[in-house]
Amino acid sequence: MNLIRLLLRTSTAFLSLAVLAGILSGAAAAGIIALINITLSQNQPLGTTLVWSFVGLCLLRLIANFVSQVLLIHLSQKAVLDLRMVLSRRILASPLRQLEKIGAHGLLAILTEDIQAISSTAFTIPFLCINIAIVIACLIYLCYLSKIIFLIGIGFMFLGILSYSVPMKKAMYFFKLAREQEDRLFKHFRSIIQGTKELKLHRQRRQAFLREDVYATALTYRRYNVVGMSIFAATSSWGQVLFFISIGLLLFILPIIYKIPAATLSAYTLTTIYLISPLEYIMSMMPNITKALVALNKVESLGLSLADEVNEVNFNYSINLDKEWNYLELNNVTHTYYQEREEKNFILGPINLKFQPGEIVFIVGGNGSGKSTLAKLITGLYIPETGKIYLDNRLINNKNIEWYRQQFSAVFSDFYLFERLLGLDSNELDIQTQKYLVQLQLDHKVTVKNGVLSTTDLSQGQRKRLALITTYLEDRPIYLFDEWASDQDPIFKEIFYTQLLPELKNRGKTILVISHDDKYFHIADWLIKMEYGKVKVENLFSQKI
Ligand SMILES: Nc1ncnc2c1ncn2[C@@H]1O[C@H](COP(=O)(O)OP(=O)(O)OP(=O)(O)O)[C@@H](O)[C@H]1O
Repeated sequence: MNLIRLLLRTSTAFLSLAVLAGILSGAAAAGIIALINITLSQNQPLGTTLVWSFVGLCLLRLIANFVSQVLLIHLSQKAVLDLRMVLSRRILASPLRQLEKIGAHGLLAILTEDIQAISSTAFTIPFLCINIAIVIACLIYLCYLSKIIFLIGIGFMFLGILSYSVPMKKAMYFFKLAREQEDRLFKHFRSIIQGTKELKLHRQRRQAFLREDVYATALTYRRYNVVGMSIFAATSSWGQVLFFISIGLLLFILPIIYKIPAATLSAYTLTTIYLISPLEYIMSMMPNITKALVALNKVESLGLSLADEVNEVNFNYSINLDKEWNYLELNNVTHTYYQEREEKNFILGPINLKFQPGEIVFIVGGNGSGKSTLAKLITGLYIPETGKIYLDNRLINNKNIEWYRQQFSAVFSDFYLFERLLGLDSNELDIQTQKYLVQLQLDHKVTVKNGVLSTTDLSQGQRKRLALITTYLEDRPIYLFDEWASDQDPIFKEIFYTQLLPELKNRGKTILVISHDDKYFHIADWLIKMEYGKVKVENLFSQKI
């Protein structure tokens, strides 16, 4: 049903037209069968009217079939396009914390495997519809031939559906288990990519990883899939047997207890045999449809429902950045990481802080004390569990959080560098970028043309400098650097703390710097010291200020 809803959302008019053409095509097929039956039962050559009817029906079948298939192919292709876009938008619109919980491997499995499973089924839905239309048209014809035999046939059909639905649920259960294993498999694939060096350098580690993780998971995945598919194979064989039993009953038993004209009997048999092919097609599609449903359920269970289109949030405020602001306040803000495998949850806060324009603020503290988490809360990437954030007297809530995030330029410790300077449309973008490339001593390595960087294949320190350039170009009121200087050489570290930060401050920017470089703490106007999620020391340099 979800699959149909997806197609319906793509274009109701298109789908209605396609289904209409499909029904016409099915009706034409049933009409052709009926004509053949009539001719066979008359035992004499076709009259002119019947010949023309036959030709007409063949033409109708040809055209309607073609129109229906083309329409449905367009529709399913558009559904796949929409699916890819909706899912990408949906992921980007989801809260960061939710995405972190799903994990990179989980998102990758959705974006590749689930989309593939849903798309490949969407491609076959057109042909499925046409085959269903043929079956319905043939059933109507059978009903017209003899109501009693039709009722018996329908009885068998229900028996078939009933005996199909129970194993189908079981098969779905195994496909679900296989899908869970797929997530684990993607986690291992990610380890292969990210842990290549560690795996190459240690033979035993590599062998253990391949044997105990990759192979074991792939094996379990295969086992669940084989069981699921086998259940379908058994059910579809049973369906075929049921079909032939019904034909046998019709041919050998029914005529004994109920008088059926020979013409009706042969028409019935012919039509029933004609039904084998579309019914087989429908049954062969069941495993794919079930897998697509499992994929859809998985996507929706992760809170990435595809049912509604995601629209870009319309700002309540002008998109122009607030150049003039007075304060940013965190009022009793908290965040908790619920850690299932650990005894205690990590609780950050309650945090009470107030930032003003043109300040340099250092956030310092030991590993795991909560600095990056605090940074995600300040920048609006995490929504506070409790407490409030105000920018001037504006309370930050769901309606303006998107606007609020646009006030920040940040380089996080796990930053990502785009090869194009996306979303920056200044006429002098190349000139400005070139100027910063010179200032950050990257001009001998990187050039820029039409906003495209010549390369991002650089050392980690150089890549961080490129990320810094992006923030310069964004030119937003508040800057955040999460251990930016940790990969810089001593000379550039010095330049960063003693030249670049004061320059930004002189431009009226507020700069939040997460740092372990105590040698440069004196640069800060004030300092936040984190310990186990709490702000321990504030205004360390109060005497200086
Ligand atoms: N994605 C996450 N899921 C669950 N818990 C997390 C996650 N990220 C961090 N934590 C927990 O939150 C605590 C604080 O992490 P955070 O990254 O904020 O520390 P930090 O001060 O920035 O550390 P570092 O100096 O090592 O970067 C950690 O001790 C960890 O237990």
